[in-house]
Amino acid sequence: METAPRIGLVGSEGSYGRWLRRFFEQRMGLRVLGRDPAGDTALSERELIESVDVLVFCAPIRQTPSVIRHYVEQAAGIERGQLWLDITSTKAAPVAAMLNSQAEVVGLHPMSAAPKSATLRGRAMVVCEARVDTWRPWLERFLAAAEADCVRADAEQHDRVMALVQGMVHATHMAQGAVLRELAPEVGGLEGIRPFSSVGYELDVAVTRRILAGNPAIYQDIQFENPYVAPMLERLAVHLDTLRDLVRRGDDDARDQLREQLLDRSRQYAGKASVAEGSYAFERLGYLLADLREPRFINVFLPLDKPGSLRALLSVFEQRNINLDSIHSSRSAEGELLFRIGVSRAGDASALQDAMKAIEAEGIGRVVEASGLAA
Ligand SMILES: NC(=O)C1=CN([C@@H]2O[C@H](COP(=O)(O)OP(=O)(O)OC[C@H]3O[C@@H](n4cnc5c(N)ncnc54)[C@H](O)[C@@H]3O)[C@@H](O)[C@H]2O)C=CC1
Ligand SMILES: O=C(O)C(=O)Cc1ccc(O)cc1
Repeated sequence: METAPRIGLVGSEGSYGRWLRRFFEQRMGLRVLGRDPAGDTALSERELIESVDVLVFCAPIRQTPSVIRHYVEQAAGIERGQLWLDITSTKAAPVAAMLNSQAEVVGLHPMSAAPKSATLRGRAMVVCEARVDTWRPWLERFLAAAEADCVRADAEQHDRVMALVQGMVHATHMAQGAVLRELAPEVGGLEGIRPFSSVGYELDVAVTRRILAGNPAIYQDIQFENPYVAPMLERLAVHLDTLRDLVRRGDDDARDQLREQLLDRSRQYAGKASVAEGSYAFERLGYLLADLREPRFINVFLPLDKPGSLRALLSVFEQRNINLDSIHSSRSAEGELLFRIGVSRAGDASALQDAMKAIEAEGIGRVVEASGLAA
């Protein structure tokens, strides 16, 4: 086991490759080398393997098993004593390919896109320990530094779970995107529908758009490369077909069947407590969305290392007799921590302008955005 191992990234120019380089260099103080056909080709595959102690595969899902097989061939035994990792969204095929090497092997799957933050704090990460021996102490240090909520699983269990957690969620939302594309134009288009939004619609549209905004190869490969996705889609289609047939029939028996097959049985399966918990989670998201929709707000970046800065911020409003509707801590699109202060619509606009000036002038924070505050 190396105390300061050199890290090799296969796929170093990709979105996770670039994040991992920063993480290993800046958070763990390690030397990082890489290879990527898209612009990081100084080292051959063999030279990269020879130069590192830990090799991390962060290449596209579909290519990764064959990329790993190629590295196993190129390594031809010199990988003995190394640790090989991957972060692919499927686990069985990449882990099996890595196990054909002589290296110690751990499959990882962070359950989030490469974050804007320096660590994976607050996000889940699946850890498939396939062959770990002398690297265990370093692995533990690495996982602690990553700050993710780690969940251990074997590769097959991971893929079965992901058919539900990712495959099903992506499939239903990609289908929603297609249905909206086909049917929304008849009723005013997406913008025409917007004022009619329910909380559920708003949340689903956000998920759909997140998928559409992402790397299409990932969503494609998650459907095609996980063998448990096709049987899941089969079940999904059965239930949607059933629902359509029942609605077409339209009689009382069909209504009873919908209730029994798609509501009562699933409610019983989930259990009273988790249904109540999920329903409350939805309600809270509804309140949050309502607050975020309020047009009058000030977004303030507060320096994190100053105790009492939130109190100072609030006193600016108190001194000017301004009522606050809501306070949320959130992040800017760039990942910067900020407080979003929703202000009462009844308030005096000039008092608000004055408050904003005071926040900056008194060095309390920086107003990064303000809306609806014109006099
Ligand atoms: N982006 C995300 O949201 C998440 C991605 N992952 C996993 O991370 C891995 C990488 O994803 P991203 O960084 O988002 O993809 P990406 O497409 O941004 O990066 C992949 C990189 O691999 C390179 N590459 C292709 N063939 C290669 C080869 N033979 N040798 C070396 N490099 C090669 C590409 O040129 C590209 O730069 C995937 O396996 C994905 O499943 C996991 C969790 C989340
Ligand atoms: O967009 C997000 O935040 C995601 O959740 C994306 C994502 C894509 C692929 C993964 O394997 C894990 C997460």
